[in-house]
Amino acid sequence: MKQLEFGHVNKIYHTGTRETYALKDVSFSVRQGEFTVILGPSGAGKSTILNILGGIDTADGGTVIVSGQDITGLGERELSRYRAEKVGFVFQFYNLIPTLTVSENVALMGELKKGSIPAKEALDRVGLRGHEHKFPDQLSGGEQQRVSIARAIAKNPEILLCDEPTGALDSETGCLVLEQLWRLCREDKKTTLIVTHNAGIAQAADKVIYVKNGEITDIRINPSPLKISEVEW
Ligand SMILES: Nc1ncnc2c1ncn2[C@@H]1O[C@H](COP(=O)(O)OP(=O)(O)OP(=O)(O)O)[C@@H](O)[C@H]1O
Repeated sequence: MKQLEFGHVNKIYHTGTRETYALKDVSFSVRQGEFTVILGPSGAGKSTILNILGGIDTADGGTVIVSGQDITGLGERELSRYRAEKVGFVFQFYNLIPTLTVSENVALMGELKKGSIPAKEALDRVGLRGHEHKFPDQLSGGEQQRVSIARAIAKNPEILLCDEPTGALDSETGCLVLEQLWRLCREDKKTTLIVTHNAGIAQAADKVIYVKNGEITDIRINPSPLKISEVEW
């Protein structure tokens, strides 16, 4: 089943008198449970794709269909509900609230939605049992990113959107974080899209979307994605 469909999407940013065509006629689809990686140089339009899919930004043309719902015409309130109910986000800079404990940071997200996963269980999933009562600054960068993954999965979202989740981590820790996301996708059949500069992960992806200058240059379906343990980083 197709879970995400981007159909002929355009996005233009206006800065003063300048227009930037961030996306030009971008079309692709993602099936339920697929692990998709978006690759491309800086400024290619990768984050713009994720932001539109996540309802943080809106398209200027085309259609964006998520689980059968066209989100292009939604108003602010409906978009807010869409984000709260369907989308889990993981960003480069973990965006944890420094004055809340690890457990509180995760639990906060669960409050947005019925059917959420308890913070303790979400933290267990990312191997952070025993860290519940610490504050974010008492954790390493990799651990903080795992808290932000736990926070995203606590909502039990339909789709998981990850924008440079390893961008602030050393390569070894970054690989561990990617492995965690890959496992979540495989075990929970959660549709996952990752923007990353770590091209190695493409070997474990079901689909790789290459973007350049706001356009898709290639979409490769991987008939036999590797297990993470088999990837050469
Ligand atoms: N809010 C904005 N206002 C104006 N221009 C923007 C805005 N957001 C993005 N852009 C422009 O749109 C283009 C695509 O940006 P985007 O952030 O999607 O690229 P990216 O592929 O994610 O890049 P990077 O890998 O550096 O994060 C760029 O030219 C960028 O400068």
